[in-house]
Amino acid sequence: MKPVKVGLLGLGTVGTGVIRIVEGHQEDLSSQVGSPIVIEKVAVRSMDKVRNIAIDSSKLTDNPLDVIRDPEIDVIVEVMGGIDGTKEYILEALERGKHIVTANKDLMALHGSEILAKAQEKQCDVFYEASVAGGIPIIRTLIEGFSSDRIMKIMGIVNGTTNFILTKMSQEGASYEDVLKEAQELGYAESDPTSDVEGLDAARKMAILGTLGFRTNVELSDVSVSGISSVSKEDILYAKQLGYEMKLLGIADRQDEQFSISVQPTMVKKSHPIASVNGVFNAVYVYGEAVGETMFYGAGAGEMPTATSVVADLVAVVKNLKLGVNGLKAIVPYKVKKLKSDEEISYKNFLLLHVEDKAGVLARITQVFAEYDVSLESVVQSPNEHTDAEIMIVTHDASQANMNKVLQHFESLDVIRRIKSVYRVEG
Ligand SMILES: NC(=O)C1=CN([C@@H]2O[C@H](COP(=O)(O)OP(=O)(O)OC[C@H]3O[C@@H](n4cnc5c(N)ncnc54)[C@H](OP(=O)(O)O)[C@@H]3O)[C@@H](O)[C@H]2O)C=CC1
Ligand SMILES: N[C@@H](CC=O)C(=O)O
Ligand code: NA
Repeated sequence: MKPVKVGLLGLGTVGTGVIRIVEGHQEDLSSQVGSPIVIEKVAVRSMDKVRNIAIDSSKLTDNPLDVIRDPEIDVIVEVMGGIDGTKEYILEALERGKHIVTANKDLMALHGSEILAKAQEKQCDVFYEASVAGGIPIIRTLIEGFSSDRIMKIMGIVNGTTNFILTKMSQEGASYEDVLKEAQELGYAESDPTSDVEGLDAARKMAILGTLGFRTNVELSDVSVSGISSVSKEDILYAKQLGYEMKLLGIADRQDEQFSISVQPTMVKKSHPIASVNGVFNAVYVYGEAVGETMFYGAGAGEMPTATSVVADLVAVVKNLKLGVNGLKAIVPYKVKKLKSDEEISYKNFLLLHVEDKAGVLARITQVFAEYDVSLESVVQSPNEHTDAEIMIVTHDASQANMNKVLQHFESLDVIRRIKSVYRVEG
């Protein structure tokens, strides 16, 4: 049996896991695909780096082109990250008829349509299961498992780093900075962790899920994004008091043919299954018109869970190679994109206000909500040690346009000292 030769771009957290699985599970893998799978060449940035995996140094190169241009190599596994240079490597590899497996959500969210079009032209596979929610097979689920349904809502904790941070802040009272450092040491965070904590990584993943779920070309600029860097321990505590958990949630919502898509810290009712997803775990809740509610759970980051998805994609490519059907499975979005306006986007909100502690304040505040047609679910006032009082308000579903008007009005309302926090509420 002629071995299938694989070129690996990157030998960091994920690349190391890929080698461990390909070597450790070789017997099982080759029995599934009918031939051995061999990692033939590996591109790294630094040849001298001490690695925590034994690798034959003759396989290493610091030039990705040595891997891509090797005529013996059938499949390129890209786990080095990056956008611009990496895109060129992948396009060249496809041009040369090589199949691609990638974990790179940055690239797929920004240039996925170009890459998939090139793959189709060249009859090559491009699989990217590890790019969203690490070890959870969610991309395969949306493409295959739900091919028969109309997806109406996708709600996900799709960033392990931020879920790890929020969980430790909530359960252990740990500091944001300390937990971020720990997430970096554990290999969960991106090389620039700003993309994790500011929500960009999750936004990229939601753009990919939205494209697959709604069959339209969701671009990164369609996703409204805010991250967790301004979430305080106090906010988390207040959320808990009211029966919510704070989560960085991606929400893609469709009504008829219009959709909205966002990533933001969200207070999730404790009774919702996604509220109990903790640590580096991710979960993706999918609501299909026919199937109803479903939810998928697993590790969203880290060496072995992520590598599991990468190697599963590799197996899929090799099976297709054997069947001679590569390049037939790309999902081409075909629907015209229609984004909801601020008037059409509607959800519950939580507000924490610092206000003057005197008679009539509450009435003036509720009057503003009434003026913009925002009705309230609950209002809780607690005096604190200063002259101010704190008011926690949860609204019923309100349009984003009306909520913006309320907040704008509050900026100039003399009894409000400070709008301390505003969060979306789910469940
Ligand atoms: N870590 C995770 O949990 C997850 C990561 N991903 C994605 O997987 C990809 C890899 O992530 P991760 O393994 O964490 O990243 P790491 O930073 O740990 O590893 C990157 C690897 O790529 C090599 N590399 C980087 N740039 C180049 C270059 N220009 N030429 C040659 N080699 C290069 C590095 O070399 P050297 O070792 O010499 O520095 C390193 O081996 C990213 O796209 C990431 O977003 C997806 C899901 C989960
Ligand atoms: N940095 C990412 C890694 C996986 O995509 C995360 O924390 O989820
Ligand atoms: Na996945």
